[in-house]
Amino acid sequence: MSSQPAPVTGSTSSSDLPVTSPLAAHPAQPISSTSTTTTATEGQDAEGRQSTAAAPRSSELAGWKMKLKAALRHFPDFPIKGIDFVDIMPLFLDPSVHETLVAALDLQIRELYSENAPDVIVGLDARGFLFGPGLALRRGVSFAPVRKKGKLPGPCVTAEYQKEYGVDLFQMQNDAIKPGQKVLIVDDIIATGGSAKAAADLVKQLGGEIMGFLFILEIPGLNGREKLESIQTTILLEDA
Ligand SMILES: O=P(O)(O)OC[C@H]1O[C@H](OP(=O)(O)OP(=O)(O)O)[C@H](O)[C@@H]1O
Ligand SMILES: Nc1ncnc2[nH]cnc12
Repeated sequence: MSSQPAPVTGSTSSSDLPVTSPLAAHPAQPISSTSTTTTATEGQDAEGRQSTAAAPRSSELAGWKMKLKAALRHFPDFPIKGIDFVDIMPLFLDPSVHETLVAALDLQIRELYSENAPDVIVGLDARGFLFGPGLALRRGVSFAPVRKKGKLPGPCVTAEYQKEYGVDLFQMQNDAIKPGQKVLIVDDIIATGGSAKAAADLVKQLGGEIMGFLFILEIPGLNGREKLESIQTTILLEDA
């Protein structure tokens, strides 16, 4: 029998789901990392000014974020006393919510980086693996995993990190990133920022150019972003 307290849930009833599918609204269009076209970015005119067509996309993203936030659950005192554990697993239970998550992350990346798209999405063990590969596939770019030490075969780079509840070692395979590739690091949550900082250390060891970090949400009060210094950090649900 579970001794866990009942989670605090948001509203996740299927009646909250929009009629239109995010994928139907914005079908997957892989962005070629080698594209040399100089046409205006979506939502911008030839001079780079934001066109009125961008507004519906941003308001649509705001609606998607509210839907995603409503699906999260909180478990007090898990895995140890004093931790307010945010459970992201319901994001993947309902395919409509899952689809909205990947579409929202994709749209957020488009809005952040326009045509200067990342070549590689790096995802962190283990929850970054739940959506990183799908996001990379949707965008038509590589996915490269950061794994806990001892799980990856062959030559690897290693970085140590301190978490909200422990110390650990991360690794990447030496050929996961080619020198000069533009990398976006994704994970579900930033808490202390230790995991993300170690992932950035690994990407730098491999010669990758870090464009930024993208998280679904942030645990407040831990100042995780300070560890990431000047690297652009985006929290999808920050303003949801
Ligand atoms: O900002 P930080 O303090 O580093 O914490 C954030 C990290 O902690 C969690 O992973 P965890 O290490 O619990 O592993 P898991 O994904 O395998 O559950 C979470 O998924 C992030 O990766
Ligand atoms: N409070 C928290 N909830 C869920 N995952 C976490 N990872 C680190 N801190 C966390």
